Amino acid sequence: MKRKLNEDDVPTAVNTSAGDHSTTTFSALGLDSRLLQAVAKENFSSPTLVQSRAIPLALEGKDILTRSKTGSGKTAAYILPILQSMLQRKDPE
Ligand SMILES: Nc1ncnc2c1ncn2[C@@H]1O[C@H](COP(=O)(O)OP(=O)(O)OP(=O)(O)O)[C@@H](O)[C@H]1O
Repeated sequence: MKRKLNEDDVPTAVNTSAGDHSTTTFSALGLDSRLLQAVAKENFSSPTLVQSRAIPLALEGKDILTRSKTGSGKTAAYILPILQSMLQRKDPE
């Protein structure tokens, strides 16, 4: 289960279960095209579960506390939204 703090600093849960194997694509997560290119260059064909759940929330600016197995892709789950934020500050639309 993932938890985040709302505006009142109260954690709210985003439910996921071990049996949840819903798939999506990196482009559906709302990532910048430059990050999509980088992901493709790494041969990441699709996001892992933690990435598909965490990245959209992080791109909305939410704070996330998540837990998933080692090697499940948590690093990219938090780095990609950070990089997107940096790109948007550097190159605002
Ligand atoms: N969507 C993806 N598709 C394929 N490989 C991926 C994907 N996301 C991450 N990887 C690769 O999976 C490996 C493990 O990812 P990572 O180290 O981010 O996991 P982690 O959950 O942060 O692990 P730890 O808990 O040990 O910190 C890395 O080699 C990474 O490049």
